[in-house]
Amino acid sequence: MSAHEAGALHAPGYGSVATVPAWLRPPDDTNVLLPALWARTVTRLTQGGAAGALEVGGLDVVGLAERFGTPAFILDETDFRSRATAFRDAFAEAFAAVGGADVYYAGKAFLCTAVARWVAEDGLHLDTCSGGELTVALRAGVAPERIALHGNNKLDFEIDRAVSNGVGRIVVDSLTEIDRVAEAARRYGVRQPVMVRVTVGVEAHTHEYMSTAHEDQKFGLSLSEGHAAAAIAKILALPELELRGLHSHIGSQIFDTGGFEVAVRRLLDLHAATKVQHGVDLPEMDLGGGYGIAYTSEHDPLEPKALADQLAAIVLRECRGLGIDVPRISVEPGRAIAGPSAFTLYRVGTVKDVPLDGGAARRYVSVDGGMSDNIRTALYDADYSCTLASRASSAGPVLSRVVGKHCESGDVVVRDEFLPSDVAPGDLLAVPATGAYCRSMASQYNHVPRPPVVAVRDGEARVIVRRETEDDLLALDVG
Ligand SMILES: Cc1ncc(COP(=O)(O)O)c(C=O)c1O
Ligand SMILES: N[C@@H](CCCC[NH3+])C(=O)O
Repeated sequence: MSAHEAGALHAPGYGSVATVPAWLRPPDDTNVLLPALWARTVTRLTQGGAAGALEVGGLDVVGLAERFGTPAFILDETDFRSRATAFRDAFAEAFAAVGGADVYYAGKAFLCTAVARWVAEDGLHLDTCSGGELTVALRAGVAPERIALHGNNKLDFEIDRAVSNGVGRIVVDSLTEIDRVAEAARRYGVRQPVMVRVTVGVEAHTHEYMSTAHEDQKFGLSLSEGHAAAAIAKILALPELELRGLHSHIGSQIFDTGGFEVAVRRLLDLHAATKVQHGVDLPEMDLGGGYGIAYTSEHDPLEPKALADQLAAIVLRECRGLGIDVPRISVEPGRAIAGPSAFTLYRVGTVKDVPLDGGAARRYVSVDGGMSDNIRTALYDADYSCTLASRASSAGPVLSRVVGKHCESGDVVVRDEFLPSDVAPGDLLAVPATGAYCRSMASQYNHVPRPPVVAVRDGEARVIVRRETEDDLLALDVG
């Protein structure tokens, strides 16, 4: 059924619907959940007092909203941890013949003390990219040698904090930074392990702002210009630094291993050249993160096992071709662990049908959060999906746009979704796959306090990041 044939889909009183994106199909039943989009314990209840509502971790969302308020990020702990351990195991097995591999959870996706503890308890390493993230990791008790520090402009205090606490690796991003790290290592009397972030010149197929290995951007040391080779020579000449290996991160929300294949080949060429030129066999290599997840039915991500197997096949084949030993591989998934494990629970405030040219209309459903808790739609043109969460509905689907409460017309959470036509103020909506880069990129725009993160598991709910209050906001005002 194409959009203009979909008589039942238009906003009541209007002759047509706004244009429907090609990938979005009007559902036969708006109550059905697409499993790929949701944390694993999410279901729609079929019986009991909350029949029709979503349940997660054994708790219904109507009760969660009453207890913790909205908007709120509801994080399925079991789901998060099972994705983390799936990555850990898949990479350990895929590289078992050559000594295993390490998985660094990229904390920028979402980090708080509880999450850092889960990651450490479950045997993963942790990737941080600021002094603040490093502090969370250390406060959570993550072993410093299992922490990495990234950043294209690490401040002196960040380098100092990393070196003085003995972090396992600092990924250097510029020639200038090498001197700063060496100076800190000298001051603390340690030999600091470092890696070199290499710009491998790969155009990752993703949004421009999420692509990080083409030449014209701020990250890394260029391979083609010889800056990476210069960094290697410089580090090897400094006794305070221990060069562990090369690093590449080509971008984010990537669905196939083609870009990684090119990156691995280029990294390994440099790795092999380092042995020839300096007689140094670098023990490690990091391939970064960037594995895509499903935000809508248009996305079809690889499972960790398939990913790990494909990457291992690439690395082993290339090493064999070069006649070199396989370095210990590490990867840094963030989104693929945290993303699908949480959804945002919003309450509907208003429903408005807005006339468009040609007799069509667009339904705007306003919720009690918006671009301050999910900037990704505005920033990357990201697509999200959503569902009516507090009840089931047999009403027909209407193409709807879910918008926030901010003073900004670009304040869109879900650009296009078919919601039941009877969605009304007071209903709860759930937007899946908001576990990564939503709370971590949240702002207090318009002095809207940032939502809490509530972890649910086996029938119990626990606030792991509390809701910001207006007092929190006012606490920063002086005078
Ligand atoms: C260096 C580095 N590693 C890992 C990641 C995590 O990426 P993702 O969350 O897409 O797996 C990022 C973010 O893109 C990054 O910049
Ligand atoms: N923050 C981005 C991706 C970039 C991550 C860090 N290099 C996102 O939401 O998708």
